[in-house]
Amino acid sequence: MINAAVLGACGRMGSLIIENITCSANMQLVAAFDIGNVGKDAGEFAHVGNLGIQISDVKDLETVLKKTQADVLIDFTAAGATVINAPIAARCGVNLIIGTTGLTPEQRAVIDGAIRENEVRAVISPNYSVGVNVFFKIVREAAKYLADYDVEIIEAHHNQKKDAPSGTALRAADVISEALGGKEYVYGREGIAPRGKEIGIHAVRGGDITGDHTVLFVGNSERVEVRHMAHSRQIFAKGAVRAAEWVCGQNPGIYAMDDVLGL
Ligand SMILES: NC(=O)C1=CN([C@@H]2O[C@H](COP(=O)(O)OP(=O)(O)OC[C@H]3O[C@@H](n4cnc5c(N)ncnc54)[C@H](OP(=O)(O)O)[C@@H]3O)[C@@H](O)[C@H]2O)C=CC1
Ligand SMILES: O=C(O)C1=N[C@H](C(=O)O)C[C@H](O)C1
Repeated sequence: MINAAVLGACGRMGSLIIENITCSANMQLVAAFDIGNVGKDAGEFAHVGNLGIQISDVKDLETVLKKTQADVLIDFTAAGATVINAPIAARCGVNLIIGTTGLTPEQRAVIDGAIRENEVRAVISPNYSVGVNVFFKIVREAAKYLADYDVEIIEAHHNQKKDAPSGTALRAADVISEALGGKEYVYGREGIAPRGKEIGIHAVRGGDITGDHTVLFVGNSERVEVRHMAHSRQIFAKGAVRAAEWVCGQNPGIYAMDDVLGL
């Protein structure tokens, strides 16, 4: 049985991940952390009744991870939190599933360094859905065939999302850039802004949009659009739990979701 801990347990994703852990035959919840709601039962936020696991203060992360013998910590919080907490978990020998987006390259380097130094296992992905990881593959192929077409990426999310553009949009841009041997990115446009060879990236925020991503390859007289639309956050939560079960059986290292899915 895999002992799982969840960071951001009261959030939109953390609570759904806890719900999914309760449905897993191979995994049990041993700890739940957040910055608020300390002492409340984690099941309250996941709407699964009383689990007997109280929300712990994130300040007690090290102590509680050790005490509960957690095998894996699933973290969907915020970049400023993940850059502090992932290294603490790695130093405790706890494997990591990181879903937090908005990490700067410097924050990512700190996290990667701690994972490697402590020889734990981690999956780090801006999107744990099966569909989006297939979308990345299609986008990579399309970019190779449409190398001289203009590329624009449009993402849309709910009005509570803090980071922009989304981690998924940035990963799509990186996938295209890798396929084409390097591209500059332009974020939105205003004023006098003639188009060059860049990838344009645009963020829409409103209401309860779960997460839409569209890549446009635009030529003269035609365009190709590759689109993924999430209907529910369950796709991310199920993917994160699947990644957590998978990673515990791997060699130490940093993996992506396409490794988990064998894509
Ligand atoms: N990789 C993927 O597939 C997906 C990634 N995400 C990403 O996951 C992250 C969380 O998204 P979402 O669940 O919607 O956000 P929420 O704001 O709903 O949840 C985040 C939770 O983390 C808590 N939190 C904030 N700071 C800390 C901290 N320092 N220590 C502990 N807990 C903290 C928040 O508390 P409080 O509310 O008090 O701030 C909240 O309970 C985002 O970066 C988002 O982009 C989202 C969906 C899918
Ligand atoms: O914050 C969200 O909600 C989401 N964030 C991820 C991202 O930034 O790519 C993934 C998903 O689209 C939902």
